[in-house]
Amino acid sequence: MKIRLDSVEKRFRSARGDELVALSRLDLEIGAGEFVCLVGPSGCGKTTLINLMAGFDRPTAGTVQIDGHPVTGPDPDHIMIFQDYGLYPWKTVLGNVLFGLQAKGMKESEARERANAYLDLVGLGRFAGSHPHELSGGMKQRVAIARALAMEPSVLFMDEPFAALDAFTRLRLQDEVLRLWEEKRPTVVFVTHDLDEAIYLGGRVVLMAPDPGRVSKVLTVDLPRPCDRTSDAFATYRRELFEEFHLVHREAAGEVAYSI
Ligand SMILES: Nc1ncnc2c1ncn2[C@@H]1O[C@H](COP(=O)(O)OP(=O)(O)OP(=O)(O)O)[C@@H](O)[C@H]1O
Repeated sequence: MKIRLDSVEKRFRSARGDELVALSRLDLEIGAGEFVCLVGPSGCGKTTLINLMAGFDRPTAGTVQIDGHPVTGPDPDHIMIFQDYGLYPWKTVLGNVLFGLQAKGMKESEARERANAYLDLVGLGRFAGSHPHELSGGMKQRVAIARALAMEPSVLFMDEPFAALDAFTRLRLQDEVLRLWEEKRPTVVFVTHDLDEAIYLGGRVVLMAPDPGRVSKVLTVDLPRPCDRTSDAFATYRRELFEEFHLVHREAAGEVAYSI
């Protein structure tokens, strides 16, 4: 078992001193090489949960383990990709991808070879000498993906990585991420607001509910991937997830239903 959360609780204290339960007694197991998507209404604790798994924060109670070891801080083998790309603007595209490899102490020639190979993999080999400001949002996110994958991490955390992108780029990058996942098989935890994206990418979709943040439902998506978004099977999963999502919303809004 790759990632395991047992009775995880996370409390925050607001500026006014009130205590907020962001996550309550949450149990979850994610297998090695799985692709799991986290969805749920705003404020249900998705980012809090992924931050705990990535070691950016510690639970108030309960345990978070990866490969049987408690997570006590960030690990170079467990990499996070953020929505805002996090590229160094003063470095070239190649320089951005090289940075982590050099920091790891990899031999220069080997690092360059690997960085170029990953840039080719995301279709940006020709832009190795460009700077981030010369690229579109989708291209920047592909650099961030190449940079993360070049480290060949065993776990990849992605927090709404495509949220800022247009629909067309988003669909393309979904296919790219799936292809790269099939090739390298890292364990992927992917936060999204987009239920279709979650079904398309995730072998399992974890639906969370707020107040307090918890797992409301885990849906196993048994489709060959990449799957056909227009198929009846996809529509069936979609209906099931949307129905659950409405239930969670209704609960969160005090029994008042509204559409998304
Ligand atoms: N550092 C913090 N201090 C105080 N409260 C926090 C902190 N981080 C998160 N929270 C609170 O914890 C709850 C969960 O936040 P979180 O960002 O994990 O939700 P989310 O599901 O990722 O939301 P969104 O979909 O809007 O990004 C929210 O009520 C938020 O206000």
